[in-house]
Amino acid sequence: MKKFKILAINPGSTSTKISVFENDDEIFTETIRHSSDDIQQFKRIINQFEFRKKIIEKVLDENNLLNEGLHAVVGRGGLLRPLSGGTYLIEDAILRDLRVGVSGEHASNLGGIIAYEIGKDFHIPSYIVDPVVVDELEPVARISGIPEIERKSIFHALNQKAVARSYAKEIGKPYESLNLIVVHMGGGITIGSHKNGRVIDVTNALDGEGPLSSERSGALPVGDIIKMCFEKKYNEDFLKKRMVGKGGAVAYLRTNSIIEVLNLIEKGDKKAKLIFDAMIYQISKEIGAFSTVLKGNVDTIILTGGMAYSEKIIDLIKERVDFIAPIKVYPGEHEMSALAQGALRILKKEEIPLIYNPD
Ligand SMILES: Nc1ncnc2c1ncn2[C@@H]1O[C@H](COP(=O)(O)OP(=O)(O)O)[C@@H](O)[C@H]1O
Ligand SMILES: CCCC(=O)OP(=O)(O)O
Repeated sequence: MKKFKILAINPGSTSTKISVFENDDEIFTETIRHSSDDIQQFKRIINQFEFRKKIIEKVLDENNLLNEGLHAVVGRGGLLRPLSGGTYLIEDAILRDLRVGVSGEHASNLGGIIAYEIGKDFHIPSYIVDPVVVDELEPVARISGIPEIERKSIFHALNQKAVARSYAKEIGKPYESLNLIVVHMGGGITIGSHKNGRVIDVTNALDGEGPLSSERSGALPVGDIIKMCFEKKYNEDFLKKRMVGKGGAVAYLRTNSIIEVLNLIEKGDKKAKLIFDAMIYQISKEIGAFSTVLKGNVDTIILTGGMAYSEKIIDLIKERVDFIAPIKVYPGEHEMSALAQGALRILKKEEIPLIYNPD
């Protein structure tokens, strides 16, 4: 059987993950964590292009990973216009929309752009898989409360779908037969209701919904935000950063590392404990809300993302929500293999790549 070598690139808000796969086998993986200071020196996401690309190239170079020839590069896709899940060939329309941030700014915008540039250097195709704007919301979930604003689907689509499918495979049932709540706890935290294989409602990771996280505010009281908008001491940039990048633990405790927050708590820091407790409380409260989306028929609650490595975090969430459904934990993410699998299906000609055509 022909062996395909695939480079997968995953820029997140607090990390850059790099993996190389040979067909289904992961032959290399590395996670580089970025401090809030490293990230906040850049005004726009696109300005991080050189910074992240150089890191990736250095890691590949140091590990002699470019010598034997890659067949494809695949990146975590970013804030395009809402679309269906699948593997997309990176072409001009994707690059244009990622560069301008047509649906907003997030590190995953760089996934497609860097994958394309590396692909171009090596004359191989580049793809994105299940970008953060995969949209399967039911009409009722789109209603915000005022006609000027429609709720949007912006979440950890790649990992939420990947862990849900892995779980379904593990228990020998089709994903399409299950009702799941998936909680991804990374730099951002998103909670989604998966009903028979579709994410019918989900907290928006970037527009002030859901729980506070290591670097995001989560949901805020709108009236107070309106007041802040009209106070001279704040500007648009400051307020946007308070919501994404400099909110949550960064705002209260000056760190985007939940590991560091847990260390502070160990040392007796009362403020760190309060903010951490509030994060657990808000995550659990949101799981409760999302159980009503499934009318209480929840087969399993899946906890995943970097924070799911912590037994303490898992135990505290369990204590509040295990009356709803059994809990399954997938620490970290399945994003790297999901990216590689998406590209592999194309290389093996099992699928043809989707073309992004928003116009
Ligand atoms: N062992 C751990 N215990 C608690 N938190 C962790 C652990 N490992 C990573 N984290 C936290 O998980 C978050 C990053 O998760 P990750 O899914 O890698 O994020 P992203 O891809 O959004 O950058 C950070 O806040 C990090 O501190
Ligand atoms: C943009 C939605 C996904 C998200 O927030 O990802 P990170 O947690 O990796 O920043």
